[in-house]
Amino acid sequence: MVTARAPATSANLGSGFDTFGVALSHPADTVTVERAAETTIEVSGAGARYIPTDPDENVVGAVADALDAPAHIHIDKGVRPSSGLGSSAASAAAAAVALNDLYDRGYSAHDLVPVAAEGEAVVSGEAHADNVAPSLLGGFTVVRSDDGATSVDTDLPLVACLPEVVVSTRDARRVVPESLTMAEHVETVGNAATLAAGMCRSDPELVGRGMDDPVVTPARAELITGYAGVREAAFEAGATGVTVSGAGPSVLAVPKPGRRREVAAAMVEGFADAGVGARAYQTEVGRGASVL
Ligand SMILES: Nc1ncnc2c1ncn2[C@@H]1O[C@H](COP(=O)(O)OP(=O)(O)O)[C@@H](O)[C@H]1O
Ligand SMILES: N[C@@H](CCOP(=O)(O)O)C(=O)O
Repeated sequence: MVTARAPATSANLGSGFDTFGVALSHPADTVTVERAAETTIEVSGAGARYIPTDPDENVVGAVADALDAPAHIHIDKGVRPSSGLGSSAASAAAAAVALNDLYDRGYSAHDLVPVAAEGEAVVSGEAHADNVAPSLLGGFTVVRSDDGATSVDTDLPLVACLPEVVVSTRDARRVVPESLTMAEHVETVGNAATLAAGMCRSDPELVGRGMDDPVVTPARAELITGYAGVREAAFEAGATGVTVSGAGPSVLAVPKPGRRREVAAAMVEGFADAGVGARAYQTEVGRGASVL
């Protein structure tokens, strides 16, 4: 029997749509695997009743297939599904690490990125890796379709505020604009480069400034009740940048040093003002998946 833990993640970070991601130090999923003739799945924890146990519909089933590693798989969800915090990716990453160890496959964390991404194809229709890469590698990650993932360790406090509403990644991809103007392209590249430089320097001011995105985030913010008020409240409480986490509904903020608690409280209150319950994770950029 092998148990692995894989962290929640926040993809996009505004300017890095389908490219950037960070691992959060918490919450996380825990997956336990035991050799079996056929894959079977059991789920407990946050939102477990909404998660299919059929291996054809659960991300971990696709991971077991990709590694040719049938197992009885128990998933303990710490990351609520449809949260914008890489819930399905956390299960896929933890299963990939656990099954790699159980069957002595010898793959590196980098090798496991496309394997875990196969799981993502089950839920979103595409094998996108911007959540599984940070969940496996930790830190700040950049994925490109043609050459895998690059990761950078960084020291950065974060607040991820999860409202009691559901936005599925599949639905949120439908509102992404199909084109952008040259001015929007120039602004986005400038912001993304600023953010990446900020990550390399563990500089919350630069990272926050680089999170602005004129294209995808405004369209997705419409799907999140209370987003504008939450964003404003977070800035007033000391955030350097605020954006939609992944496809939403979570909202991610980078607090100035010493302001994390205040930013978290302001975001929860911002959602409350819009009549939406929410919880805020006071977290930071963390490590990737590991066997426990
Ligand atoms: N192991 C899993 N963990 C979480 N969600 C899963 C899992 N397997 C399949 N799903 C399905 O994936 C969807 C949630 O994935 P997604 O929208 O990507 O969430 P998130 O925004 O948190 O990444 C739900 O429909 C859920 O039923
Ligand atoms: N790049 C994807 C990321 C989805 O992240 P999730 O945590 O909401 O699954 C997108 O923006 O669609």
